[in-house]
Amino acid sequence: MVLEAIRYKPGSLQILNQLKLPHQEEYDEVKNSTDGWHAIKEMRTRGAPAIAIVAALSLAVELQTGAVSDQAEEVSAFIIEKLDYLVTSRPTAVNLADAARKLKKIVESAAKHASSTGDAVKKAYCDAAAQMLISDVADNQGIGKYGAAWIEQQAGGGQVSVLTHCNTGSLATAGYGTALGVIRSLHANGSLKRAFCTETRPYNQGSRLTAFELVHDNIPATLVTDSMASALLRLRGPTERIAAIVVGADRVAANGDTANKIGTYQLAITAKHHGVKFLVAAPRTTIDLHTKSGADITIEERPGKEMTFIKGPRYDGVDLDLSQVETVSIAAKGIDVWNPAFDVTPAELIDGIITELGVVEKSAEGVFDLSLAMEAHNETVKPTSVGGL
Ligand SMILES: CSC[C@H]1O[C@H](OP(=O)(O)O)[C@H](O)[C@@H]1O
Repeated sequence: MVLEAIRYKPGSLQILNQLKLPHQEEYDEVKNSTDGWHAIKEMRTRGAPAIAIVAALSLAVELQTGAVSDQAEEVSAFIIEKLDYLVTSRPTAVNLADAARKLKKIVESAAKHASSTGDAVKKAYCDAAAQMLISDVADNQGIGKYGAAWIEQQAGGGQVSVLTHCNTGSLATAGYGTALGVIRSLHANGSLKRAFCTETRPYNQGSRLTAFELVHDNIPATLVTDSMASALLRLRGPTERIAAIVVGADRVAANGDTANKIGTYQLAITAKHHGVKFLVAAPRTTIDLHTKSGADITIEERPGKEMTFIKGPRYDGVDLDLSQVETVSIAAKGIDVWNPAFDVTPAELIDGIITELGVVEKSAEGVFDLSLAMEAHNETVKPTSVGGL
């Protein structure tokens, strides 16, 4: 059965509550943009593409089920106001702001037609929001195809082991995943020896979500601690070398600097030190040409309690008692806490940015030119083969 983080049909939106995974699969109803904002803020739904989609669909459901004016301009103003509110839920991933910008343009255009009605504007919005679910899966399958081909080409044949950080799979997107999509494609091609996933403290996207997806898909995988990941690049013998580290992204700046889950930067440094390829997998909706470099990316800081407490079912030494979920402290009371949710990996440490149209590599001068990939938004550039746009 396919993992569904987001269940949508006109008038109804449900999200898989990711704070309950991997032990409980519970869907929460999202009835409006306020529910959507809170689900994103509390990280019951998360992942750069997924938060944009849930935000957009939460407003679609509000429009489909609530009483909104039948005047085109009033509906347009209502939608714009709600999109501006939804964008405040989490600042780092560009997908949410990018989607809001595009949806606003669609709505303003629909409202401009003299004959337009409130219903026409609502329909234009809801159709565009629903399309995001479909487009994202297609993007991820392209990322998987090109990312796997690039790694296979670099490895010169045979099976490869790769390492990934955080969760970038069906639980972070509309389906298939970005970096985890590359792993799924390697596995489907018969090229994957083993996937290594890091725990990804403090939210544990790796141990709770990526491990859940890899077990669900019967993909050979090993969970490692965040600190162990770097040692893996050294410890394993030449036959078991990690061929590449593949991670997702929350925002890729115009020069290729990439904001991603905290802990990504140290992996990139270690990969460079050990001559292991370091790849960022991101749809073009995560590339932000308006942000010049990583220095301009806002890094979200999360509550300290998300670091100093852990939550889970009681373990009696033999099995889990799912009826007894406990929250326990794992830090000294009174200690100050700093909990940035992301860090920035400079472009110089990144060997390739895998998009749905191909892998963007740096020029001979060591510079990423992402504009070509972005121009393809207008489909002016046909999808490329592996090796660069
Ligand atoms: C394809 S998900 C990209 C990105 O989003 C995650 O952040 P979070 O779990 O805080 O929403 C993580 O940084 C992933 O790499």
